[in-house]
Amino acid sequence: MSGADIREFSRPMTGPALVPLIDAIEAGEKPVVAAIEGMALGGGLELALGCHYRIAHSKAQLGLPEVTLGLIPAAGGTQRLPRLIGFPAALDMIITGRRVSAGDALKLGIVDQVTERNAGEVAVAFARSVVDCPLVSRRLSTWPPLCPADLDNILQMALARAWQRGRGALAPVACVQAVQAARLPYSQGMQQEQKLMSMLFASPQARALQYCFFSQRAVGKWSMPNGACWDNSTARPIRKAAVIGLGTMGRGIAVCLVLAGIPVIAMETDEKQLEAARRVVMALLEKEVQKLAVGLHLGLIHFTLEQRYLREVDLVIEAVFEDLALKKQLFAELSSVCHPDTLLCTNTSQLDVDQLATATSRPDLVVGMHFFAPANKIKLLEVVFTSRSSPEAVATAMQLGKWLGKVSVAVANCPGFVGNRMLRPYVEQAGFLLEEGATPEQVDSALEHFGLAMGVFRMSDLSGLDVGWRVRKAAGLTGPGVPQGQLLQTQQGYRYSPLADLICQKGRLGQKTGCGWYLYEGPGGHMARPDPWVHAFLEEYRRVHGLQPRSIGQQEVLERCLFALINEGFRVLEDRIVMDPVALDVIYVLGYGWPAHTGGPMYYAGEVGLPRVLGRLEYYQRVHPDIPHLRPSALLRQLVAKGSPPIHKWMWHIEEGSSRL
Ligand SMILES: CCCCCCCC(=O)CC(=O)SCCNC(=O)CCNC(=O)[C@H](O)C(C)(C)COP(=O)(O)OP(=O)(O)OC[C@H]1O[C@@H](n2cnc3c(N)ncnc32)[C@H](O)[C@@H]1OP(=O)(O)O
Ligand SMILES: NC(=O)C1=CN([C@@H]2O[C@H](COP(=O)(O)OP(=O)(O)OC[C@H]3O[C@@H](n4cnc5c(N)ncnc54)[C@H](O)[C@@H]3O)[C@@H](O)[C@H]2O)C=CC1
Repeated sequence: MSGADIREFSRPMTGPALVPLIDAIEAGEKPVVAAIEGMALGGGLELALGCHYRIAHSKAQLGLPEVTLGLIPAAGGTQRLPRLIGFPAALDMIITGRRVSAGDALKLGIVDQVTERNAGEVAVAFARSVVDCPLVSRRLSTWPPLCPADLDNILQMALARAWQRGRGALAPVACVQAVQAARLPYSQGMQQEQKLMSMLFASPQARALQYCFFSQRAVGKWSMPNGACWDNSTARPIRKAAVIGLGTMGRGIAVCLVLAGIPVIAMETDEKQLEAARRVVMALLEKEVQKLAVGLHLGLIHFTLEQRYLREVDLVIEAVFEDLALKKQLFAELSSVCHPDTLLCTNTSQLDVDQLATATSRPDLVVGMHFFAPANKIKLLEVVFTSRSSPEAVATAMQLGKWLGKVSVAVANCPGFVGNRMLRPYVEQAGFLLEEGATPEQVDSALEHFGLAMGVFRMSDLSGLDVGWRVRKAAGLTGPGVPQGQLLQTQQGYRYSPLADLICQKGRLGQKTGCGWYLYEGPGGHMARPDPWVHAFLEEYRRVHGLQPRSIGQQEVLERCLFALINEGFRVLEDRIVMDPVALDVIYVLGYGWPAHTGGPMYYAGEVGLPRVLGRLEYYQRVHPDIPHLRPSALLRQLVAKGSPPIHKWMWHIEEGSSRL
């Protein structure tokens, strides 16, 4: 039982209320044994906690995921669980919403017995064995709370953790407050639980998080402009895969494949690189084995320099340097080495997948599988299809992503695909704000206050500033031979901020060099500190270019960065790079640390109000006519003209045939 039907939350609810039902079961004179198979989540676990005993199958999973939907467990979960397993363990489960295995549930004391057999049959036998035992001590609501001496401290720390993890989300904080009420007699605690739930139930955050839940499932029902879609395309089985290039990304991808039980051929260019990769990959795998407490066949991965092993694989994922010529050459080689049916996938973050496809003998079997760093942790996968990708190839990549535990989103090929394409105007605005008077920490703090996991400059330092520098050089925006613009700097006719290039020229590439937009403890450090050198550098830059610095407020930072990103999102929709705006929200929430409690950038635009987004873009465009990314997209204008329809109707307003494919 996985809890409430979430779709009901936006409709008037019918049927008996859960709390009196659970109370009645608990108060009954007949012993009730919960037999748990599969899932006991949310209301499902709360019902089980109202039973007198709990027997779980070894494969069962238990949890209270309400917080991920913007809610708290409100059928007694916040009152019974701390009484059963103590405050610290209950707080952990309720604030994170994480699921625990039956084995862990036994250790925690949530279940009385774990079985490999049919849980129902075992529960019946168990019930017979306890039929004469008194039930008084089995009713959790009557248990006195297990208050340790340092409970105040535990609650304080939990509250701090909830604020920090939540990044503005209300539900984690409400979870702590509800659990805190478990120190009170049960009936008073329940009143507090109900009060907090009523506050959250109709909140915009809960609606946004529930939208995220359904969006992450909706993207599985992918379609392509040619009519191919998830229910008319068949995925191929992947019995063996290869990863070529075992750098930052390739290592993480190899780990994902092995954890999913897929044998992997892992390839590098030379023995030294191969050895370095082997050490890291094996260490990561061993850590996972310990964490998951599962048996994993570490022999599933074969490290090699020899291409002949590629003959046996069903799918290759290429993750070599971001260099089109190198990748094209490799794809041409793969065409002759691999079996003619082998799928050839690239992890490129922005190169033209169509061009790579043309370098092969099987363009229909070429797709992008764009993982996000760290690939073994981030749950997002962009599956990039070209005009020639076969439905079977797309279906296989989508299915493989799901098998690896990712949420896969099918997107058409275009520069930067979806995520990185929308990121460009956002990063660009941040650079302009520095020119106009802001500091990196002011910009980042506004964005982090909004709820982004990391501000733009901290994020750039983490990924490495040379990544974007290389892209800008390849695009002819900077580098030797490119004429430097006048005031304000311009390139290719538009405003261009060279600040990031200048920082790179100083050898400041971010965390890896110990400094970038911030200062770190040393190369590879993580603690970002404001850097007086950067402040002086910015002041000097403004002085040289005659820029009068002005004070820039939080609102302007948010509007310019976020609305520019959203505006590009509308352009992505116009170009039909995806078939549904929910895809953009899923990509941003799962791949870019966008706060889930705002639904994602496009949902957020709807909540702010499309006329407001349009109005502010028009305003900033008047002030900065040389920044094309601030020019409102045609789709945004059209939607506002049509009265700002809800997000699920946006695509109706795009003309048929506007697809870029
Ligand atoms: C003052 C008012 C007081 C109200 C008190 C109410 C108190 C409560 O009772 C509170 C609650 O329980 S809130 C609900 C808590 N439960 C959850 O969050 C579980 C959500 N579901 C899952 O984790 C996975 O779907 C699950 C693990 C279950 C299955 O995963 P799979 O990967 O096998 O399958 P999915 O692709 O995720 O799902 C299959 C289809 O089922 C839909 N769905 C799943 N859970 C749902 C749920 N709880 N409600 C509605 N629809 C749900 C899912 O959308 C998908 O649908 P389709 O895409 O159409 O196939
Ligand atoms: N680093 C990131 O955050 C992300 C990178 N990507 C993409 O993933 C790809 C790889 O990026 P990183 O892992 O960051 O690069 P990296 O520089 O860390 O690793 C590349 C690896 O490929 C190896 N290599 C080069 N040529 C090879 C060949 N012919 N055969 C076998 N191995 C070869 C190199 O020895 C190196 O170990 C790039 O296309 C990049 O754009 C995609 C998403 C995120």
